[in-house]
Amino acid sequence: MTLLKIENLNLSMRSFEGETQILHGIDLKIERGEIWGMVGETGSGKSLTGLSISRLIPSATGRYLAGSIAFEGRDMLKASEREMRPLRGRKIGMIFQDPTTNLNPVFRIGTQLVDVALHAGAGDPSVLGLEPGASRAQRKKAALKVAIDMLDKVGIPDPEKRIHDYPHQFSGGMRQRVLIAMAMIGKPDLLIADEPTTALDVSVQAQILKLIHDLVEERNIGVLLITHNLGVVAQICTHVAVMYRGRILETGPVMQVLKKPSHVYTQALLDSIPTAQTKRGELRGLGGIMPELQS
Ligand SMILES: Nc1ncnc2c1ncn2[C@@H]1O[C@H](COP(=O)(O)OP(=O)(O)OP(=O)(O)O)[C@@H](O)[C@H]1O
Repeated sequence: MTLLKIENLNLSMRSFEGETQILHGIDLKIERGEIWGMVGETGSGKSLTGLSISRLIPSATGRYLAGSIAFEGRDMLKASEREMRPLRGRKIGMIFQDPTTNLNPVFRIGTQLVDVALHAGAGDPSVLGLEPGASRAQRKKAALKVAIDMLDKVGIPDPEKRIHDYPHQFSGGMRQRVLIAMAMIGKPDLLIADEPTTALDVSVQAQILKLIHDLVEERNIGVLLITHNLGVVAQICTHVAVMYRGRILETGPVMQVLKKPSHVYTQALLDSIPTAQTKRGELRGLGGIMPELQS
């Protein structure tokens, strides 16, 4: 069964200026083992597409006008909040750009990871490696082990000690690893990563991307990677979707789209990447201005 199938998704957002349609007829299909890159300029609707998948847009601000988002065959737009809760953060893991805003500064890393593991284990005891009916003490012990193992997996050295540290005691790259650990603890089938490496320097970025790639290989999950960076897409994605003004212009296997883009906008995005051969003053912009969505 297809892991994620978005069909004809139309979303409007409300602001002081009124209601504006932001997403127009989004179609996207992600299978297990695929890493989809979603690229496009600022404001093209990438993040709102990602947030829609876990229905994280509050109904007071966003309204789904039409379409469906089927996760393992189940339409998430029709699911109740109660049905959504176990999916969000468990079946669907999420990583966002800035690790500082997603970790609570006043709690130790271990406490935060154990909480997530216990929460995931409450719905599915196998996450903790336990049978249903395990005692509270057994669950706590198992959650701690899962937290340490996961930190080890994402490359945090000395995890038994580091779980006692607070977020500010970690570097930016290490905090992002902690967030990946947090997203992976519930053994999600789909990982949505919104600019997960933008705030990091290039070598740390490469390590984080390799980590995501290895997790896909190992667990056969699907990934939606939202990014501005076509270099990142070329590095780890199997497929790419190009967004512009709330629409998907072009989708396909990554090499096909990057080598032979069928849309002039994709070509312009590719042309705007500096290369080692780019001379000073030669960098090309996309031309024109990003049109206002509120029209
Ligand atoms: N809460 C909101 N209320 C009204 N409009 C919003 C809201 N959030 C986002 N928008 C609008 O929706 C459009 C798409 O936003 P979105 O964040 O999905 O873009 P993006 O492609 O992810 O951009 P970026 O790359 O900068 O993160 C933008 O024009 C934005 O102004």
